[in-house]
Amino acid sequence: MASVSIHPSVDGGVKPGKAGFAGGTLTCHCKTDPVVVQIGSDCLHNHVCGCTKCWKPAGAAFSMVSVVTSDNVKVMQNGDKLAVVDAGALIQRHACKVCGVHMHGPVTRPNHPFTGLSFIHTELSGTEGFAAPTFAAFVSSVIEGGTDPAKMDGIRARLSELGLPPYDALSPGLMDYIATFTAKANGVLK
Ligand SMILES: N[C@@H](CCC(=O)N[C@@H](CS)C(=O)NCC(=O)O)C(=O)O
Ligand SMILES: [Zn+2]
Ligand SMILES: [Zn+2]
Repeated sequence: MASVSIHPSVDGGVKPGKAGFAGGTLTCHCKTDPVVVQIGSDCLHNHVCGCTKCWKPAGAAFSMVSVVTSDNVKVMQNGDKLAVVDAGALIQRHACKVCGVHMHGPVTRPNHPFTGLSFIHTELSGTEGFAAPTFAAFVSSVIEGGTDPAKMDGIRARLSELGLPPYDALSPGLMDYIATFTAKANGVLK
């Protein structure tokens, strides 16, 4: 089963983060003048994502993505190389125009449960210690990315084996958080 590749950061087993980790710098893949982004905290909700929009390293079926509050994201070097991938998307993914790596993705849409958070890829950090992924989101979406549907049983089994329970949207905890936000916004819940 280990032959099913999910993402290079988890294929050898999920590495635990370091307690009290205070952040680090993310660097794009450019050999010269890389984009450098400083993250001033540990990440939250780290997970692997099967959707077609999240950045994946070459050959990976899944992305590894997490969030920090946007005030903890600072572009330190070569920010002029960044461009927003899809201005209409909820997540404003800022990618390096040269190597294609997504460096940070703030959510700025008013009144959204994720407003004020930025999506990041902690594998771009030279320092290990960011909190480890704990679940797999948008698993069925890997089919939209070209994965053979016949491989889904094996993929879900491997994710479970790695301790990354597979979900076809976000985790139940996050789905409940979003639904609670919506119910409160609609006045259904206090
Ligand atoms: N099936 C779609 C799912 C895309 C999707 O909804 N992605 C989730 C997880 S990252 C999301 O929250 N997207 C918001 C966005 O892309 O801005 C795909 O694979 O493209
Ligand atoms: Zn780059
Ligand atoms: Zn995604």
